[in-house]
Amino acid sequence: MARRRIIAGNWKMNMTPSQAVELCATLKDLVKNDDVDVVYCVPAIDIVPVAEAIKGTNVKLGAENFYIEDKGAFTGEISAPMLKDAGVEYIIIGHSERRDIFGENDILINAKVKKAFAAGLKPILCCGESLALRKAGTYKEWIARQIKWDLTDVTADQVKELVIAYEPIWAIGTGETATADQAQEVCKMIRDVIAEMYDAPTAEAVRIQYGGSMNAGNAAELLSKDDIDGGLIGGAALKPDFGKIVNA
Ligand SMILES: O=C(CO)COP(=O)(O)O
Repeated sequence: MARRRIIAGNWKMNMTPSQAVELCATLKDLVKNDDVDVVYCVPAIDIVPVAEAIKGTNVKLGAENFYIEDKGAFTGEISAPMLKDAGVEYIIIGHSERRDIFGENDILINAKVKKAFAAGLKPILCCGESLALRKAGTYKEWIARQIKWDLTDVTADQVKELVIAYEPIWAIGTGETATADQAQEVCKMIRDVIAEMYDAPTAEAVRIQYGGSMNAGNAAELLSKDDIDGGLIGGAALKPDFGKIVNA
C-alpha cells in the first residue's frame, strides 16, 4: 500500500518572524525530498513570512490553531478562511497542549475538524494518552474514544485526506520516546478503529503519524513500522536534524 509519507514540524510557540525566515533558509536544502510531504506548522505570526520563504521549495505550510467561525467578534482568534487565503494547507487540531492547557474538548475538536475540511484545510488530528492512562493499561480505549468523538459526522472521503498523529503525552518534549513497537501497536489500533467506523479502503488511505521526542536517531526505526506513515516533530523540527528525519 503506497501511503505517501508525511513529516511535519510543529514549531509550537517558538521562532519570531525573523527567526522563522532564517530557519527556513537553514533547512531549505536539508529537507529536499520529493517522495515525502514535508510540512512546517508555524505560529500564526510566522505564516505570512514563512509562506514567502518556502516559495519554490517542496515544503508545505501548516498552522497550529484556528477558531471555528469564519469572522466576527472573536478577539484574538484567526479563522480557517484567513489561513487558507495565506496559503496554509495543513492544520493541527486536538494537540494535547491545546486540550490540557487551553481546555479544548472533543466537541470543539470535532467542530474544528469539520470546519477545516469545509474550508479546504487538511487536519492533522492529534490523539494520545497520559502517563497515568498508559500505566493503567486503558490507553487504547481512551484513544479509540478520542478518535470516535473527534470524527463524528466526518465522511469517509474526508477521512481519506486526514492525517492522524498519535502523540503519547508522556513522550512529548520529555526525551522519552515510545518504542517503535509501542508506537506501531497504537497506530495499528487507530487504523482498526477507522476500519470499524468506515471501511477497509478508508483505513488503508488515512495517514498516521507518530509524535513524541522523535529525532534523527530514532526516526528510521519508527518510520519502518507498517502503520506509521510519518512524524509530527516538535523540538527536533527547529534544528538542522529535521532534515535527517525527513530523509530517514
Ligand atoms: O508535541 C509534539 C509534536 O506535536 C512532539 O514534541 P517533541 O518532538 O518536542 O516531543
